[in-house]
Amino acid sequence: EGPIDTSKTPETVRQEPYPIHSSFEWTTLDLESDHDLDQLYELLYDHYVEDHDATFRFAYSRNFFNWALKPTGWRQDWHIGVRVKDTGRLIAFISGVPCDLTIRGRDIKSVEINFLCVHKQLRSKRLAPLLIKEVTRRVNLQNIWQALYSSGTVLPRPVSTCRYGHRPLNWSKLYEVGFSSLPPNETKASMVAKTTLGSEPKTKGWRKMEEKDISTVWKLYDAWRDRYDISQIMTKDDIKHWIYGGHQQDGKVIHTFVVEDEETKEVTDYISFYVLPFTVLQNPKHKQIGIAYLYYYASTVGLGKTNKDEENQELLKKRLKSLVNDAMIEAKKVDIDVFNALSSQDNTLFLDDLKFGAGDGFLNYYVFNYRTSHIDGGMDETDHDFGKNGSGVGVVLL
Ligand SMILES: Cc1c(C(=O)c2nccn2C)oc2cccc(OCCCNCc3cccnc3)c12
Repeated sequence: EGPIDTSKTPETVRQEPYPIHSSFEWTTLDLESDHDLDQLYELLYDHYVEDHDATFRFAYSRNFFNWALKPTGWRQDWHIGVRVKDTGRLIAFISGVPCDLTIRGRDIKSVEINFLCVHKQLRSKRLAPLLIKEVTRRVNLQNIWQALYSSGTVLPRPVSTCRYGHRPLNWSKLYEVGFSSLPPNETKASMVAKTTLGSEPKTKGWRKMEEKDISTVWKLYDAWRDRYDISQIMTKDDIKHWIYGGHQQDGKVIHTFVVEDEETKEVTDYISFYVLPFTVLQNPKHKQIGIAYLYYYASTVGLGKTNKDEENQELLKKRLKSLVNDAMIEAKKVDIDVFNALSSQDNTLFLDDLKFGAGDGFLNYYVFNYRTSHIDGGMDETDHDFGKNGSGVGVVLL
């Protein structure tokens, strides 16, 4: 296990951008400017990833880009665009953000590559491979030689593969947009009844995360990640950015809750989700579906015991069911229609019991220029259904 190509240094890296078709030009987006943020928003809103039968398209918000693309240590020259020379129109984008990893005990300086997007009318002009080469070059110039990325499509050698899970919170709307279907021997009323949750969280001591919780949540996060074969190293500043997310309320992207022990006033657990809607393409009644994605969580119940002994797993399973159930109740309050989670982390401990349906999608994880043996993605080897005892994947990609 380890880096594959260790021969290069920043001095041996090409110093100028790769050549590009004469009608296009490289550009660096300034995401501190509303104009550039708007152009990025428009490009991805119309041209980013859709589901396989083009019913839905990701609808990343401006707030989402400010969260996803400006973490601690972000670099403007890693927000790479391609413009049409004559018009200045943005027609392609790719991003890199710092993301140091631990893979089976080895710490690796790395970046996370995301938001690769090419305008629909300019596909198959080899722009995507060129964008990947250019962001690799600019990352290598900073003496970083590994990169983490995910894809729904299969490319050479994923380090892990996880299964999509979906928990309907607004079943009738999901039915109307064609995402949920009516199982045999069920009625709409019975499906709504089956998927309705309580109106208020039940976990004792449950409350929203506040700025004062950052260092406790950081300790929980840092101890918890030892459970996994791959995880992201986070400083307290990273926790403040990725998990606390600031006090903004309208159009809030990251929602995090903590559990405060009533006697000791200690924070013993936290759980978070991020909001990323889908545009519904061609539906007379609904324009968007609200989607929340399970993000990071940790509990002192399972903390530090990386051995996953039977009795501890049972305790943790019970705890996680309570935390995720309450997180979904909070998600429903902010108009989420479906709560998504992968078979990663310790999610398979609760996906079935909390009525997550296994989706027809898989998410493949890749680490560029790093050889590692396969990491358990929480799926059952034979039928690819949700496994039974957690996974080795501790990193959540947006
Ligand atoms: C995408 C996605 C979907 C859906 O497509 C979906 N949900 C409701 C309706 N649909 C069609 O369902 C998931 C469940 C868990 C994690 C997920 O994604 C994990 C994070 C995705 N990262 C970005 C990305 C984009 C495209 C391909 N791969 C990754 C997803």
